[in-house]
Amino acid sequence: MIVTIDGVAASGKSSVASGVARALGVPYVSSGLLYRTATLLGLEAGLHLSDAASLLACLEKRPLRLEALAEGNRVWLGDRELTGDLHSSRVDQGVSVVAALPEVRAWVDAQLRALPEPFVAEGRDMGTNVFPHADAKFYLTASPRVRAERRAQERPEDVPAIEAALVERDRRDTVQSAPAPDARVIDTGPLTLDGVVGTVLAALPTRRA
Ligand SMILES: Nc1ncnc2c1ncn2[C@@H]1O[C@H](COP(=O)(O)OP(=O)(O)OP(=O)(O)O)[C@@H](O)[C@H]1O
Ligand SMILES: Nc1ccn([C@H]2C[C@H](O)[C@@H](COP(=O)(O)O)O2)c(=O)n1
Repeated sequence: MIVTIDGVAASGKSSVASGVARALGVPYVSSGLLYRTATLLGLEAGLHLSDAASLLACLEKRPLRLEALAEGNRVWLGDRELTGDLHSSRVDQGVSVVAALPEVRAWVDAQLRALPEPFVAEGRDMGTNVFPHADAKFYLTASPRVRAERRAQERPEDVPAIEAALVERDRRDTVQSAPAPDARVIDTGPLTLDGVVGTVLAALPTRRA
């Protein structure tokens, strides 16, 4: 069984995917972390982030491993854990450029499609492009202000600055971020996190994993 959870930036995709995965007793996988990994490695190697051939060569020769657990995803480069470095502002700023490269998208998609079922997959194009035959698809939204207010609980930045950055990320992600025609769209604005997880679980075709 594959459940896809897509949505706009900071709409709750990873939190909801983790909650749903824990309830089902299956892993969840964050596709965004793979784009972030490609960005971090490109930056560390001093590459131009739009140089797809060099980025891909760099990714393919490195011992990368995505540890997809229900509680959270971790990324390893050999014995070095990259997870903590994947949400830095330099990765935030560069990741949209990397995610726009078709070669990198194909690399990420291949990693995801190699995963054994069952799992919950979250990102932007899980239901449209990567797993069009998923058993259930969801797309999360919330206004930029609501999302910024949630993020402000985690970061020492003010709400207007976070909101402006989110609007810019939404703009850059527009091409790959759209609900699948058969996705259920959930406005998470008026809901708690548990409320969104419950809405997803209640909408699953069956509760098997
Ligand atoms: N329904 C909700 N009610 C309240 N807070 C929420 C809700 N959903 C998510 N949050 C909070 O909003 C923040 C962003 O959630 P999360 O990181 O899961 O979003 P995301 O879509 O995965 O983000 P990104 O696009 O940056 O990867 C977190 O602090 C999370 O706890
Ligand atoms: N399936 C995906 C997942 C992510 N992206 C892009 C969008 C963001 O710019 C970046 C990081 O994602 P996040 O960790 O914030 O969810 O990767 C994408 O294009 N497709």
